[in-house]
Amino acid sequence: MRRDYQSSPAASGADMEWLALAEYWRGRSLAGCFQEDPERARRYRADVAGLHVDWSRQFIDEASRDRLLGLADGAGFHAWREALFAGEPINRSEGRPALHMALRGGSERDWRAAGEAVSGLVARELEAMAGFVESLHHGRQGAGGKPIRHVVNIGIGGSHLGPEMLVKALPAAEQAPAVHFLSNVDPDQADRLLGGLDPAETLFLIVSKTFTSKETMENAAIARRWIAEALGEEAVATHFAAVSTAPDKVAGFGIPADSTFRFWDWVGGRYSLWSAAGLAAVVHLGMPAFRALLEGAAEMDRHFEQAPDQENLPLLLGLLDVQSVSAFGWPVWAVVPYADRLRLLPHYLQQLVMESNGKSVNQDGQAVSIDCAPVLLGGIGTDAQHAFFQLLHQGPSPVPVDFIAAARPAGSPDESAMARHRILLANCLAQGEALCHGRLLSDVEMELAEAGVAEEVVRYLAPQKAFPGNRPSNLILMESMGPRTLGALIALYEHRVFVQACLWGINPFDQMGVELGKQLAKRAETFLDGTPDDQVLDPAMRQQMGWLSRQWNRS
Ligand SMILES: O=P(O)(O)OC[C@H]1O[C@H](O)[C@H](O)[C@@H](O)[C@@H]1O
Repeated sequence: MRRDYQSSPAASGADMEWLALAEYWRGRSLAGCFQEDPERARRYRADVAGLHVDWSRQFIDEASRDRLLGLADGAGFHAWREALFAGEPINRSEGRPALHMALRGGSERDWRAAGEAVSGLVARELEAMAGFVESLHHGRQGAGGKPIRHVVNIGIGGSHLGPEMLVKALPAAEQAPAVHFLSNVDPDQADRLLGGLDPAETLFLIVSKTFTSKETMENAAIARRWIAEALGEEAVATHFAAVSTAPDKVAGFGIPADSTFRFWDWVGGRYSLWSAAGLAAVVHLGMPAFRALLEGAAEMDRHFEQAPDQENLPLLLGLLDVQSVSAFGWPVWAVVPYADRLRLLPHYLQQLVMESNGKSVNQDGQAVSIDCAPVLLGGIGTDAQHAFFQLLHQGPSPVPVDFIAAARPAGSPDESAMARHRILLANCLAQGEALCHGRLLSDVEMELAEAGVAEEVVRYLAPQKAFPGNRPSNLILMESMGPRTLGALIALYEHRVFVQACLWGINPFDQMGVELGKQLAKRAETFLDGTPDDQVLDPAMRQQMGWLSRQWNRS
């Protein structure tokens, strides 16, 4: 029987099922799976929206796949997915839909967020963004008549990570101004950035869903002062634009309505790069490339919504993610793009994955009874091979890995670039093979003996040189490092995260866990600004603040 999306699977005995799956795989190896089923490499792969994805090196076979799909059914996955695409308020704790698919879904579909038609709103905002970007690419002038050559995105979290990742990943459109990012309240970041810019040529884009984030508001105030001091107060209206769901707050800052871009509360911050929150990236990429990014994501959305369960990529990968955490007890997940341009992808995914699913109570407020919440580790290959891969190969516990690579390098590579790209790909493919098959102790012993190594040395050296293998990974190959495939890749991760949340019964669309630190920081700030009140502070904080005041009093 299919479950309603509003009830949680925690009470359904799902935890026993995960234990049973662990039991099913006990003592079996990935290498053995390939021997048993020579068709495996063909069976567990799919081509969707320019991505070629291979999950044959995961603990899956026909029987276990059906059990995993049964678990999805039992968790109410189908009802959840239907409610997601129907714009129902599935973010229950905040009473909101999570309809980021409408941002890339085109106006031919009647997208509705909690019943309200939104396709027209999205199309209008895209038009406004196009006009703004066009003007910047055609010499839009600052207050003093100089063309704007630098755009600074001031924002943090979802209002920063996605746009910056896209700017690093994709080439700049002709005539695009240089795009910079200011996120941290650390004064070093603003000082270093502004020190290299000319106010007359700089436009600030204040991006904040709430228009209240402390770091963003502090940096916006600094930028405003910097512009006003150099060009006069009246220049603020020309040198600032904003993106927010709170246009009244933007107006209060002095930014005119025609430089204010909107998104809506049914778009979560970490799902917002498809909206005007991605405007800095659109300035860099240009509108045609941004539309291709949206189209790639929309293709993945259609696949996720319509493909049969047995072929549904986000569903199957999401189930395997949950299996790794909940059945096998492997909470860490590594994402390693073999592409310098995707250097920031793991950072972006850390927010997507851990802010969404870093929870331990379900939608009903009950403790989740099985291990959940993946911890995402990442870095680019081959650099990461020389950093944390030691642990992936010989650490005590497997860390499932997503390897990502593009078939060819960006741009129009010459033979020399293709040759180096082949080295990159060879490394990427070899790592998955090494993790899967490992290196037997007996083979190492034989090799050492044949090399004339003394027996007592072989005894202690061989175990250190052996590799356990049997460690799962996915391989995601992109046809090219272009906007369409990147859009599909990001949407694939979004939907995987959604599938994980369905199976764990948690709400992936709120982030209550970031609040307490913010509240306490506000209180700590008042004490750091004045005299610490001994009565109120906890002993560790009192000690730490005491040390800081002694440092400050010294100079
Ligand atoms: O866009 P803003 O409202 O400024 O929010 C920026 C970020 O702040 C918060 O700390 C949330 O944890 C993030 O999900 C959000 O993306």
